[in-house]
Amino acid sequence: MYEFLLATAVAAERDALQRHADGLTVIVTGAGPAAAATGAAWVLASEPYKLAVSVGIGGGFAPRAPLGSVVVSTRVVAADLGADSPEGFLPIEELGFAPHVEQPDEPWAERIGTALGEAGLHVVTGAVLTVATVTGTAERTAELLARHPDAAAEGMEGYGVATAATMAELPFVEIRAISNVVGPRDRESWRIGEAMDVLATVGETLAALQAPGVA
Ligand SMILES: O=C(O)c1cccc(C(=O)CC[C@H]2O[C@@H](n3cnc4c(=O)[nH]cnc43)[C@H](O)[C@@H]2O)c1
Repeated sequence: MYEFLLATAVAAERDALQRHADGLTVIVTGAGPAAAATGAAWVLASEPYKLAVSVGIGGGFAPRAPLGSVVVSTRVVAADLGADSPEGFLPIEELGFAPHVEQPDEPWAERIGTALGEAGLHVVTGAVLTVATVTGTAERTAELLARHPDAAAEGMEGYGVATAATMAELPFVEIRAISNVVGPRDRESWRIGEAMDVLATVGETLAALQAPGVA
């Protein structure tokens, strides 16, 4: 039995997670929910794991999740899956054809959040929104927060990995190291290096947690 399967979008995230950690299985899927779902499903179909983790850098909703914090998901949402209309966005759930996707596993999320806090990270819990387009305006940020007041972070892969984990009947958690504030696009303000350092601590912590007999 393998332990955790970690799915990242890019190689730099994988390298950060493995910086101080031996024995962590990390796949690089490419960015976006489709690549993440396909990559995770491919691996989960042939190898047994006990937990699937979507992990990487992400945008934080202010003031809940500041730069340098790490968000552990309580909920994953496909925030732009639905239909546009003159009355505004209609979520897939309201349209009545949402796929069944299991939510993050509460006991695992709690255990991981506690361990990350003990490792010295600023841990925030809340919903993590999965989007196909990175938010880049104040209007879009306000719209997302109005629909999801519990939103703490935004990424592009979580819902995809959750879909694959659901099909494999595996528990799932999403973790986002906050590299930028969700809002008007300002590339200069992104703190990717710092978020990668946070991911290094996340990798160390997950490696310790997955050790046989620990959890
Ligand atoms: O625009 C750029 O110059 C740029 C440079 C580096 C990375 C990006 C990304 O858009 C990375 C997307 C990648 O990282 C996650 N991510 C990070 N922040 C956010 C966000 O605010 N909203 C959504 N996704 C974010 C995402 O999961 C992707 O894998 C751009």
